[in-house]
This record gives sequence, C-alpha cells and structure tokens, in this order.
Amino acid sequence: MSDHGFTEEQRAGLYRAIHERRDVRSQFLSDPIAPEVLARLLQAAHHAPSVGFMQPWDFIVIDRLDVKRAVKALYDEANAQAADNYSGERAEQYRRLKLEGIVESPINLCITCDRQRGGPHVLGRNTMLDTDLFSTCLAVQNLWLAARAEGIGVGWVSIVDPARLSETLRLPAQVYPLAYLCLGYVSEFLPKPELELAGWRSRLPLEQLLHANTWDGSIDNDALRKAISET
Ligand SMILES: Cc1cc2c(cc1C)N(C[C@H](O)[C@H](O)[C@H](O)COP(=O)(O)O)c1[nH]c(=O)[nH]c(=O)c1N2
Repeated sequence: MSDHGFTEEQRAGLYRAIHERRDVRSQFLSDPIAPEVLARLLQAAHHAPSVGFMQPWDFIVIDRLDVKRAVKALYDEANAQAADNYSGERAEQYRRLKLEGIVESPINLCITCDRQRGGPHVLGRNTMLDTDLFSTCLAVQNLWLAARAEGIGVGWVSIVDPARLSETLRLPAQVYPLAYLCLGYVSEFLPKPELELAGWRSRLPLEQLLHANTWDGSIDNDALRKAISET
C-alpha cells in the first residue's frame, strides 16, 4: 500500500464535502461572501483538470440586480415552457418546485467555456470535441465542493435559453455559458437532494449501475458488491 493518501481526518473532510454538497435554491441568506472566500472558490475551480490543459473557462461574477433580474426573466420563460412537458399531477408537482435562487442569492456566477482557447488543435480534443465542455463541468464541480466546505450553497440554473443568456451577458460568439450558478450562505443544507425530498426522483442504487461483463475475474465482484452495500 503506498503512503500517498490523506490522513483519516482529511479524507473524512473530502468525503463529507462530496456527500453533503447540495444544489441550493430555497435556503439562501443575503450575507455577503468576502472577497478572500470567493477567491478560494475561484482558485478551486481554476485547478480543475482540463483537456490538453486548455483551461477553457472564464468566470463572470454578477451581483448587479438588473442583470440578475434579466436572467430571472429568461428562467421564468424557459421554466413555463418546461412545465408544458408534463401533464396532470406531475405538471402540478413540477410547478411547485423551486428551481432557482437567482435574485435572492448574493452572487451569481457564470462559468463559461471558450471553445477556441488554445487554438485549433488542443491535445486530447481531436476526436471528442466536447471535452472542453466536460473540462468546464469539472471546474464547476471543484467550486461546488469547495463552496460546501466553506458553508456556501451553490445552485445550478440551466433552465434558460443559452443564446439569450449569452446575449444578456454579452459573451463573444465562441464562448458558451456553460453554468449559471447562484452562490450564498444558507440557512441549512438539506440532508438529501431537494428533488428527492419533494418526491420527484430518488437516488438509484449504485449496485444497479455497476456492470461486470468486461472483468476478467481479478476484481472480486461479490466482495465489491458487499463493500458497496456496507458503505
Ligand atoms: C448540469 C446541471 C444542471 C442543473 C442541475 C444540476 C446539473 C449537474 N440542477 C441541480 C440538480 O437538480 C441536482 O444536482 C440534483 O437534483 C441532485 O441534488 P444535489 O445536487 O445532490 O443536491 C438544477 N437544479 C435546479 O433547481 N435547476 C436547474 O436548472 C438545475 N440544472
């Protein structure tokens, strides 16, 4: 066994951030986020892996109420359309869900992906062109976990038309508004995803997602399944 692991306490902290991270919409407080705290979150995002070390992200920090309101209007329009995808009780349930905290969160942050950064040939991106988008998602996740450790909630709002969001934020044509995030301290972190607590959808059992048809037997399938059920 190599000795490169973290101490038990450090590991526990990392897993705690992973398991207790939540998508926050309803619990934002108006307390400001200090610049040094926001700086730590942005550094965490900026240290994400990226294809060919492309670092395709930019960070648009938004606290202007007029911009927040403009994005909220985009959300309202897209969300009304989304509700039409459901019918009956499910539609009623959808309309009751709160799926954004744009105006009440003190900071909005758009993490964008510049699809041309690094020139036409980025190492590792020759066959999978969307790896720049994947990389930017990893920056989002780094920030989301770091925020949880800082006691700050993050909510991802994707129910907006991306072209109109780009227009609102005046993004250049090659820049995609990958994640529109709401950030702020919270009254509580819910113990489970809000969608699960609302009865919308539950977590799938990990065992059901594990496929062993490409194993040659060096991994003990039964032992792994048993370990998963005990974790
Ligand atoms: C790419 C992407 C896009 C969105 C989300 C997530 C991701 C990864 N989620 C949050 C999502 O609903 C949430 O992650 C799951 O319900 C699981 O809950 P926890 O994140 O574990 O609390 C999300 N939530 C929401 O209320 N409005 C939204 O528009 C979106 N959009």
